[in-house]
Amino acid sequence: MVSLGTAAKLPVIDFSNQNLKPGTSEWDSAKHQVQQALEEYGCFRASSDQVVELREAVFGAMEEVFDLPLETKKLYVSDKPFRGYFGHPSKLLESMMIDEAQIAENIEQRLTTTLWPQGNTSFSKTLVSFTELSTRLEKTIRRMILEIFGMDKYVDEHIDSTNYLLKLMKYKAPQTSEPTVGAVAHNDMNTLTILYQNEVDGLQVQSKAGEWIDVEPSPDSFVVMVGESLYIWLNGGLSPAYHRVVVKGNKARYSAGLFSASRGGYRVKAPEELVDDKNPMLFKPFDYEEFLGFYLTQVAPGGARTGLTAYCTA
Ligand SMILES: O=C(O)CCC(=O)C(=O)O
Ligand SMILES: [Fe+2]
Repeated sequence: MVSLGTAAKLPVIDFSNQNLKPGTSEWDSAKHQVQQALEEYGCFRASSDQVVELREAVFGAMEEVFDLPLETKKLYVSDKPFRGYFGHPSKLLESMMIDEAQIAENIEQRLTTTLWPQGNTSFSKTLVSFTELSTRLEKTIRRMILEIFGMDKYVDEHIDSTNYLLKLMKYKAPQTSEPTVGAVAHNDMNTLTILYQNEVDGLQVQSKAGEWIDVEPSPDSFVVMVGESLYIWLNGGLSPAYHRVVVKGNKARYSAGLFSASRGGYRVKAPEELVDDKNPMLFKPFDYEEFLGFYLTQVAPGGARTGLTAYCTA
């Protein structure tokens, strides 16, 4: 049986002010809270008034898309690894991964038009608004993290080389009161992950002491997690958030995640300022798309795959 989490609570940091500007005292205060939360958990909750306004539309759109016939959903394919539709009637989790979602036309032309050839404007609009909001939040938090490490001069390059992947997820209700694994424990391998979910709980993050902390669902906040790409770029400066999803009961769990990752063709390498005799470079530079291609070819069913940190270990 899967163990239940502890009652510890993740820090909540307020990001409702859309005019939050670098250099202001409000910025510095939020940045300090981000630093403390990430050092302790690799993860925190970011509250946002704006996401509450989108809530109904986001989960309405997710129900609408996952309620489509399986044959229709399967039309959404991509030639890039891990993008497209994934789902199988025997599995709890089904997902749709949208590449370069920060470009609104990609949502409309690649996803919506494939699933609804006659069009579905409100669906596209909802996903575009959600992506805009979460992308803005991601950029703010990434800038803060780089500032924390004194790496301000890399902010533009870091952000300009980003691919924002939007992932829609549905965990079918397991119809049992036994906690059932919906997503096995893992680190995300991308840069930062920004998650938003409906009222059905299930996300757990592991504390430094190895205890699973329940991340309670909250209508006005995102969950922000450090991924392995950022950990490698910071030469080990922040640890990724190890997490899993455990569901039970008779309601489906919906979550939407914005995953920032570096674009193909861009080599991720710890900056020279973070490497010296005392802090040797921990990981070899990598191209995230090359890694994903390699990751995909490791088809040992049920077996462990070589993750990003192992791939980058000399
Ligand atoms: O559904 C969630 O809340 C988390 C999903 C997740 O961990 C992932 O897609 O990497
Ligand atoms: Fe994850």
